[in-house]
Amino acid sequence: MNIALLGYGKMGKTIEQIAIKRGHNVVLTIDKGDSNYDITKADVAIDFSIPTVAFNNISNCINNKVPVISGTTGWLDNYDKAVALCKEKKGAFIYASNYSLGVNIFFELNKTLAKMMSTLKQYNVSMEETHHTQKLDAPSGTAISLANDIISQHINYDNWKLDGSGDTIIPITAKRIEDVPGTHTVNYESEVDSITIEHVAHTRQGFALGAVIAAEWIAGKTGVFTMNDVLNIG
Ligand SMILES: NC(=O)C1=CN([C@@H]2O[C@H](COP(=O)(O)OP(=O)(O)OC[C@H]3O[C@@H](n4cnc5c(N)ncnc54)[C@H](OP(=O)(O)O)[C@@H]3O)[C@@H](O)[C@H]2O)C=CC1
Ligand SMILES: O=C(O)C1=N[C@H](C(=O)O)C[C@H](O)C1
Repeated sequence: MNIALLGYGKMGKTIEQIAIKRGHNVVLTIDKGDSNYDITKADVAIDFSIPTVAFNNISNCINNKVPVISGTTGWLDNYDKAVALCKEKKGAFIYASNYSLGVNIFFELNKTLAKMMSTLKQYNVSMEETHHTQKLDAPSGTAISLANDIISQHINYDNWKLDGSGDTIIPITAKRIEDVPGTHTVNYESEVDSITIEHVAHTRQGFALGAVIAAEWIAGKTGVFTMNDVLNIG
């Protein structure tokens, strides 16, 4: 496949290595300041850019009938608009807050645990995410997905808040430490014990491989999909 990389930073460069190893061609790499490029020379575009430009990048692909995989976080206020555009133009689009296989299994574990904990009023949930110091958004997209999944399964919680608290609020703490690729923890605390589940990314390779697999999967399809469709889980 001919792949366009929208965002050629830490993730874009990691994705390029994996895409080439899997026999693909990277025909376009776009960074800040690159404009007037021809996206139609790509069979699929992979967007790992920055929150303020992700929606424009995605719209441009959809308007030009190029299937697009987006991993950029922090732009979800415009997610519904991207979905509507994709349906209107009969395009193909996947957004995932986290493309790694391990995190997508962790998402399922988190939902199952939340459902089990829903009847146990003595436990309070809290979350923590830790990432490298260059990260622009907080909390991470993955933390938001985890919190929303808890809310969907647990009767006590109806919202999440960064550094917040409240009876029905899931508090999220975001830490920034140099070179950390991404760690997510969900903790249930009672007076007598704690239950903690955690996913630790050791490198960015897992995110990048998942994004390339999603790009391979979407070829020839139209619609709005998730990683559950790609991995056939959930
Ligand atoms: N879903 C997932 O699995 C994962 C998601 N992410 C998310 O992916 C995004 C990128 O992460 P990462 O690679 O670490 O970040 P980087 O900052 O390393 O890369 C972002 C790149 O986007 C470029 N950029 C700026 N403006 C534009 C533009 N208009 N069009 C295209 N590219 C542009 C930046 O260029 P310049 O430096 O010149 O400004 C930079 O090279 C983040 O939102 C992050 O949260 C990260 C890992 C996994
Ligand atoms: O910015 C990052 O690096 C990461 N961002 C994603 C997020 O916000 O959840 C995924 C991963 O944790 C790495």
